[in-house]
Amino acid sequence: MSDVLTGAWPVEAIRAAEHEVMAHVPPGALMRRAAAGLARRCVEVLDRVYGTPVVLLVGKGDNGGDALYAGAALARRGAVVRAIAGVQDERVHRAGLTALRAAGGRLVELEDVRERPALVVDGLLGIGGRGGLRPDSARLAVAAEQWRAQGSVVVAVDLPSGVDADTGEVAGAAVTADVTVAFGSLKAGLLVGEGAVRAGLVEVVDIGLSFPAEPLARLVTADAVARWWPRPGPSDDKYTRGVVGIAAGSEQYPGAAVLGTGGALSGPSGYVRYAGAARDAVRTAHPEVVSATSVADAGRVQAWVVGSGLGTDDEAEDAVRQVLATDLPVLLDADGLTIVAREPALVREREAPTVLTPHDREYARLAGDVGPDRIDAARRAARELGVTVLLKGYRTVIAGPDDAPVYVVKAGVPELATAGTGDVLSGVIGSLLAGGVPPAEAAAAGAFVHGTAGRLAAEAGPVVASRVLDHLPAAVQRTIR
Ligand SMILES: NC(=O)C1=CN([C@@H]2O[C@H](COP(=O)(O)OP(=O)(O)OC[C@H]3O[C@@H](n4cnc5c(N)ncnc54)[C@H](O)[C@@H]3O)[C@@H](O)[C@H]2O)[C@@H](O)CC1
Ligand SMILES: [K+]
Repeated sequence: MSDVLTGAWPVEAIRAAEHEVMAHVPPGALMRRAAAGLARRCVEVLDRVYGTPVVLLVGKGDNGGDALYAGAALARRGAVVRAIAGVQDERVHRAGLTALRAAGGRLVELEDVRERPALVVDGLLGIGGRGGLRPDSARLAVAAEQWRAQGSVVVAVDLPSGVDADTGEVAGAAVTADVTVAFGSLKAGLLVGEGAVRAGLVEVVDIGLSFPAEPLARLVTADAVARWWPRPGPSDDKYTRGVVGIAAGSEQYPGAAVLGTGGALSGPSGYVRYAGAARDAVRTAHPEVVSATSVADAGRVQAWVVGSGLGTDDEAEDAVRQVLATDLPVLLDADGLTIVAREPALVREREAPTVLTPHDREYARLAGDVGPDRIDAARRAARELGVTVLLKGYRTVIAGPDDAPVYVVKAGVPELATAGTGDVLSGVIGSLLAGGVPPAEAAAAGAFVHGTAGRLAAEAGPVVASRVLDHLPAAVQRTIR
């Protein structure tokens, strides 16, 4: 898969890439490429084009120009195309409007639209937008929302108007799209935060931009996960494939231990050890797991998973300290995060990789409010603590302590927000760490197969953590085959 389909570059880099190409192509060529891709996608979402009412929402920038040219293409195929300006004085893209008119389309007022459009094309604001929509545009976003509620399909041009391209922040009114056609590359704001929710299905139209520097974010694909996932060779044994230790769960919370070890059993390591007070429950659920009552007695491992269901008393703190004192990769979750929030030096001073997997409330204890910029939040905490942060959410964001692009995983479903799924996730990531996968890739691969398992579970019925566990082997199989 080409880089521009999975990498999200910041607006600044997109502008630079655009200038670079513009120097070598005739004027307007880029916009024509963009509009052609947009029109193609619009045709796909319509049952038929001829006679179909289409409304274009048009701002005063090039985003509106794209919409007008695509609208002209639809009008030439017989669609009844009406453009509404989101700015006063009809100051919209001139050549685009001329093209629309020549094809039989018209510029009208919102009040003149009598028939509900089958398709609404949102060209109010693209990467030139700042802040929430201004009132004239916001009024049209509301109209689009009402039409959408009645069955119209909304296609956003480059990004849903009102969404911040680099962060996904929505400050005020914004458009909600069914499909977003992004030009040149993805934008981070289409992948994370509120923007990901507003964007619907995202499709990239390659208009020939190329980027000299690394992207801000990379979307994790099954192909990438398959590349990272270790496979056993003929000379491997259960030890060389990596041994993962799970120090989670307690008498009171045996579930965390069962789910964590279960997750680890679907990873690539050859051996899963359990250390803690939930031995009996683990043995009953997973006879292949070897168990001990404490970290000290667990035997050798190549990576630890610690924290969930441990509680935060002295005994729990001891377990966390012992694990963090090793020179092994460690995944820290749940109660482990609470303990580290009290004493960040526990992770900051480690040399070996540490992966933290907070949800928003856990994050707040570690590094303050997540805020609207989730990529920046993950990066900030990763840098401050010198760890890899996997920030859970509708889209999972993974940032390392360096400046490498963050990974975004969109494999999951909202139903995964249920008790115990995080334990499954921590187990599978721990197994990848024990198998020698670097921390950011281990976290990304684990989140991808976990999200896929969640989707399979949701297709089968209500999602609970043990059913996510049941679907994990199939999710791994279909991802890495
Ligand atoms: N980057 C590229 O390579 C290409 C970009 N194209 C299109 O060009 C777009 C960018 O065009 P522009 O730079 O003209 O910018 P936009 O079309 O995004 O709009 C910027 C205009 O909107 C106004 N504005 C800013 N914030 C506003 C707000 N909150 N509410 C209402 N109005 C606001 C500004 O005054 C500015 O004039 C892209 O999103 C894309 O659709 C394509 O035509 C093809 C190539
Ligand atoms: K738009």
